Amino acid sequence: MMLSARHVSWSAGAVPILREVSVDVRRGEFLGVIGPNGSGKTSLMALLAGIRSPKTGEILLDGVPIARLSRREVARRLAFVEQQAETTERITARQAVELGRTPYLGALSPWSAADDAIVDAALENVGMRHLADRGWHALSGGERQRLHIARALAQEPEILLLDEPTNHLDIAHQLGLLDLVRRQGLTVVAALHDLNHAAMFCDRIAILEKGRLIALGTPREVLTVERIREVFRVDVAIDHHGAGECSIRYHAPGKAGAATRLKVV
Ligand SMILES: Nc1ncnc2c1ncn2[C@@H]1O[C@H](COP(=O)(O)OP(=O)(O)OP(=O)(O)O)[C@@H](O)[C@H]1O
Repeated sequence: MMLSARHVSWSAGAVPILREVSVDVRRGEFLGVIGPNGSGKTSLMALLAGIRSPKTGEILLDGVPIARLSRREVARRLAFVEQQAETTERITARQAVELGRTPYLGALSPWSAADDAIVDAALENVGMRHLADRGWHALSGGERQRLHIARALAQEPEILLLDEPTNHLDIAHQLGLLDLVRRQGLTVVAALHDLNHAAMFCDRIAILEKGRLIALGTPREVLTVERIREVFRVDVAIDHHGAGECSIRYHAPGKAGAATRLKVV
């Protein structure tokens, strides 16, 4: 086991947000975390990344409590792309990716040609090499998102934590990015909103509801018509294909047979 949450709980003030969540992330798997808005996905990702401490329970990285490791040690093994990751400084696209090399640099290990090659490869990987010299302020939301992923790849982590990585991306780039991430052969934990993306790309899916882990298993095991209706309040039909794959068709709210309409507040 390389990354584990053991009975972690987290509260914002007196309000419990995550309750007794336990999950072992397996080496090399693509684990999706899904759940409705506010169910605790981002909070769990922040705990797994070690940037937030659980109130009770612990996060273990290869059996060692993550709180005992230095930021540098963690950053060499684990890269986190946050949902609202932002870079405000006046830097170029390439310089944003170069930041991924920070955990490896020091007085005795200055920037080298090897670092340049890693940054080039990361830019190439996300299809952004042609915009390497463009200023950050002149990039679209989708281009910035791809650079955040490139920065994380330049970090050469074993584990990639992604909070809604397909935000801002058009459909081709959404699929391309998830495919790219999967092809890296890393251990990936990704908070996802699109249930079909979760079904297509994840080895296993964890479902959060109101801060609790209510299901953990293969897409086929956890994505059932009943559970999607209970948790996400939509009616769906699920088509099963070969090799355990499935895809989800949504019924529009308000049509016959649809679940309760979403309350808009
Ligand atoms: N620092 C905070 N202070 C107060 N409440 C917080 C804080 N962080 C998160 N919350 C609350 O905790 C709940 C879970 O938030 P979280 O961002 O983890 O959910 P999520 O599943 O990622 O949601 P979304 O799908 O909308 O991104 C929400 O109700 C949110 O308002």
